[in-house]
Amino acid sequence: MIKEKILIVEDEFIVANDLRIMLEKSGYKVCGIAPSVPKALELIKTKAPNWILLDIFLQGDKTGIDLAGQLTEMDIPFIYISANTNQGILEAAKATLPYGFLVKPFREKDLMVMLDIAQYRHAQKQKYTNNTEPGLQQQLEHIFSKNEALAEKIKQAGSVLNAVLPFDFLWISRIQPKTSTRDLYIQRVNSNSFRTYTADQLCSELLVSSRDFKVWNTNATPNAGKPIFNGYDFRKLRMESNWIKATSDHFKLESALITELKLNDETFQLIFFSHAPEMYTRVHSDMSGRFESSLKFMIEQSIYGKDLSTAVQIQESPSIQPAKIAVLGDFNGIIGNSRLLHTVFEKITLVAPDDTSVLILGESGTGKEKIALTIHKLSPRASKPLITVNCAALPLSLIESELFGHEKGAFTGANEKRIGKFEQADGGSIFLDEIGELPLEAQVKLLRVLQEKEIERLGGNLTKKINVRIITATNRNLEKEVAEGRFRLDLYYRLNVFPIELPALRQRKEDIEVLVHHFLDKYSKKNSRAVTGISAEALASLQAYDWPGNIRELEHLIERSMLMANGTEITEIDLPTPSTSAFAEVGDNFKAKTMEEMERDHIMRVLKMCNGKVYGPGGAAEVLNIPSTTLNSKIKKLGIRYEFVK
Ligand SMILES: Nc1ncnc2c1ncn2[C@@H]1O[C@H](COP(=O)(O)OP(=O)(O)OP(=O)(O)O)[C@@H](O)[C@H]1O
Repeated sequence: MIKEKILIVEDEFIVANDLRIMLEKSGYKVCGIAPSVPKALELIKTKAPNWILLDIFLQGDKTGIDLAGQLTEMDIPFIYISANTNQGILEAAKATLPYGFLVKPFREKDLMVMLDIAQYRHAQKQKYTNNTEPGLQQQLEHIFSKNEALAEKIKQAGSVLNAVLPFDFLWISRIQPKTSTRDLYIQRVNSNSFRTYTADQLCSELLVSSRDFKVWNTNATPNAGKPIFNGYDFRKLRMESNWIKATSDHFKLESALITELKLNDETFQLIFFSHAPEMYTRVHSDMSGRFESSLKFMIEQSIYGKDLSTAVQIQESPSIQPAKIAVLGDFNGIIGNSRLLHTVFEKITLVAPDDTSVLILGESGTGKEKIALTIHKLSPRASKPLITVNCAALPLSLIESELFGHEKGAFTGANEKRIGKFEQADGGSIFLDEIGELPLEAQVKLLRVLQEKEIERLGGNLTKKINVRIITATNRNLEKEVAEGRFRLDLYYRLNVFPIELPALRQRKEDIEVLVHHFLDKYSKKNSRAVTGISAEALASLQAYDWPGNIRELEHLIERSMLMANGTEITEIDLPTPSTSAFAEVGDNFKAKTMEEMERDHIMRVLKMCNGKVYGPGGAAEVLNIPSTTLNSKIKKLGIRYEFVK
């Protein structure tokens, strides 16, 4: 392992010095210790560290979290070291995309493992960046040399650009000089179809008068300061610009990546928007930097380019193809055509061919297992087994022997040698469902498998090398589990190399119709029932329902309704009614509640609906449309406890 140059940003001298000794003992070079953000910036300039160990609370009024944004800009990877595991702080720190988080006090071993993991994750990210670099410039040159209408060429350029820098909406504008601009807007309508807008067309699409638009547009370009706007940052960005607010409301955009570039004497700003709430990461901002010359070329051609023809025949652009996603809404047996699901398909396509560990996050019944199966099927390991283990279904005492196997006589009752699931999966993949339920002792062993790529059977003293790709899933908020000490932070970082967030069904109701037809088809074949359709009313009632049980609930409901149907069509659906107890206060016994009581009840109800999930997609903060930090402080203030909402 290459031992790199590390800068320690820590205000407690003793801690910093201990760190320095530990690092140097292991062969790292410590190039400085900074107690504050300004000092850190000075040392970064003079010493050019490869890595930074970053404390959160420092001397002066700037915190490590403030510095993190600048580190991302400078492309310097960092790991937090902090005594604070308060969930709000963890969340803010996580939003800065660190490569690791070490909780004080820690042992020397923990530090080394964390550095090792961080380097591994960093190398993985680099690999993706390099893998996806595909002669973008050549593709663009080919497109713009065609004898076609400019708008069509822009759409094709949008398509090839989207394959390396995904977006659902792209806004390119000249921000310097600020005289009349010829802005460019490209919308991704579905997987491989793009649409361009002129400013006037966009105004009429958004129902904005062109006078308002002009007023907005002159101060619309946000003073970005940083490239990535996810979650709370995106909500702030929307507030800064009426234009961004109107556009993101209309096109349901939830995150953005901003990049600026100079072309001759002019400065252009490109804003990539996505429907997914946490779409953009450092990989994308790095990518926008590396593709600068292609982006410049695209701007030059599309803003100043000539319209060569009006006779248009859209052609597939050669070699770079965006993820192969069927427009009909079936991606390797995963049914759905919503934008949120398309983002998931893209991520699957990107990660499947590799050995990277994948963490699938989503509520129960959203299809996590199906996603795991698809990743395996699309990987080079497809001909080898995919072994599934539900960590929640195993009794504590059996979990380790189930996963790692045991020798004969390893414990009372172990009458035979047992081959564990990891060994069974050798050469293939293992899917660990409900990973959040894995007991701490088994977590240590799993970490070892990830690091050393070897297992040891219980009661045996021989280790065995194995080659297994690990896919995990959980419906729990793993950061919360980490904050509360139930899940190891180092394991969390190791598993969370490539997270895929699966949206809940209520977030993508446009998928209900295709799913219903899929299940009608499935069960009419299976049960030889001639029920093949659904009435418009019945479908509308399904679309109005909230789906706490997601696709599994929908599937069961369709199967049941088919059995009850009289003719060839489902006309009635027996949807569960909402619990009336929640509304018990309405009626004769009505008692006026204070605003605080109302707020408390409402938050509890939403938290229950979200299975206790506070932040992220499908979390209570999103449903309530407030920042998760605000929700957390309300939860504290109103005395809402986790047990109340379980
Ligand atoms: N997009 C989809 N298209 C078709 N069927 C789906 C889709 N998503 C889920 N299903 C079906 O819904 C059911 C539940 O899916 P799955 O078991 O993958 O969910 P899960 O998220 O793993 O649930 P849990 O967290 O409870 O284990 C399965 O029968 C699966 O085949």
